[in-house]
Amino acid sequence: MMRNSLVKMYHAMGIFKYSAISENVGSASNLKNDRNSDDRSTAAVRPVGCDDCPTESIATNVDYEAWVAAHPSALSSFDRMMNAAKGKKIVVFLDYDGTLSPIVDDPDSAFMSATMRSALREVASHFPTAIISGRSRDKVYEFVQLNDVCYAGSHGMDIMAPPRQQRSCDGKFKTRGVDKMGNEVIIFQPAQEFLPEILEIFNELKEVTKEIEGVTVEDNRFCNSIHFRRARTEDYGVIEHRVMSILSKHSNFHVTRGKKVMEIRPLIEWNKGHALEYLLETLDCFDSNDVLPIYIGDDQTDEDAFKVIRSRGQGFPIIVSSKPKDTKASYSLRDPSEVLSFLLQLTKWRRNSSSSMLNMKGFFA
Ligand SMILES: O=P(O)(O)OC[C@H]1O[C@H](O[C@H]2O[C@H](CO)[C@@H](O)[C@H](O)[C@H]2O)[C@H](O)[C@@H](O)[C@@H]1O
Repeated sequence: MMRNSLVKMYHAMGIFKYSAISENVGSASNLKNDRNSDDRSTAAVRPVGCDDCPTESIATNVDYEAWVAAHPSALSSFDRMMNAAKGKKIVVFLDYDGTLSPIVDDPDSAFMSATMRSALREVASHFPTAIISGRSRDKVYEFVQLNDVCYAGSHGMDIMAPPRQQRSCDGKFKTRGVDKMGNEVIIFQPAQEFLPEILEIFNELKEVTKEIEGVTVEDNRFCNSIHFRRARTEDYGVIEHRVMSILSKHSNFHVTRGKKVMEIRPLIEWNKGHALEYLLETLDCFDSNDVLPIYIGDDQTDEDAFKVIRSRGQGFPIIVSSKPKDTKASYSLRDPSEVLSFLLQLTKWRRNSSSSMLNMKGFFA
């Protein structure tokens, strides 16, 4: 009752906005805020410009409906979206965890369903398709196991793409290789020089967290993830403190946060948004007015890609969330099952339409 009155009052005052309360690295309380939510940006709904106002901890259906009005469902908006896409080259970008697979307690068990794999295979047979994940590139491939998809791991710091003409990124950070099908590929790794230190940090993180129950450290090749989903709440303070003390010894690194995970990453100007731009360029799609990127993701790191699509003025940034959250995405899907429905609709639409497309078959593995 009290809560509803407050929400109404904030709406009336025009100061109501969904805000990320634990987005930045800070005190142990940041981890505590993560406790009741999968999602760092939706743990609470707080009125902007009102730091002393009580935090709303439960986003109601009413809140969700208001949020969906601002970020319409990509399923119910599908026809409108595809009308705008007619005659354009659609390029599909997807995040992995929380988008293609549901969030689960054990990061090693975040398997993609066979139905999702088959839908993705279909999508990739019609549109250039790339997965941009925080995981290591090899790990995502292990989960997805599709060869017609392009993979970018470590939040875009490890990209395997076809050897097309690339303008802005000269030969720097690139090596030639072959994919699992034997096709020639270019591997782009802008954080190569940090690898020895990343490994050092991994070992240090393992050491300082080894006695904390429920904490695991994941090697994502160009970044390290410290998972605390299975840890006890009373240990959150010590986890944060130990991670930050390791970070303080490595000035070329910073911490970002995800869903009950902290990540130590090299301080370079490269994120999922840059990876999206790089891939569009690789696919010869960068400058074209005819190109329409669709990006589907659920986490804070996906926001960088949403921003890039917005700044291009063409394309569909779609957030996966069942709760209101602050986002640059224009559309929304509730969860991976809605992502699946969207991918199925996309394939169906493509089959029934005569839109132009790029045939990328055989380029990726
Ligand atoms: O960019 P993404 O593909 O979304 O990867 C982001 C992180 O996802 C994984 O962690 C998250 O999913 C796990 C499995 O559901 C879950 O247990 C964990 O709590 C989540 O944070 C992955 O393990 C991380 O390395 C990625 O950075």
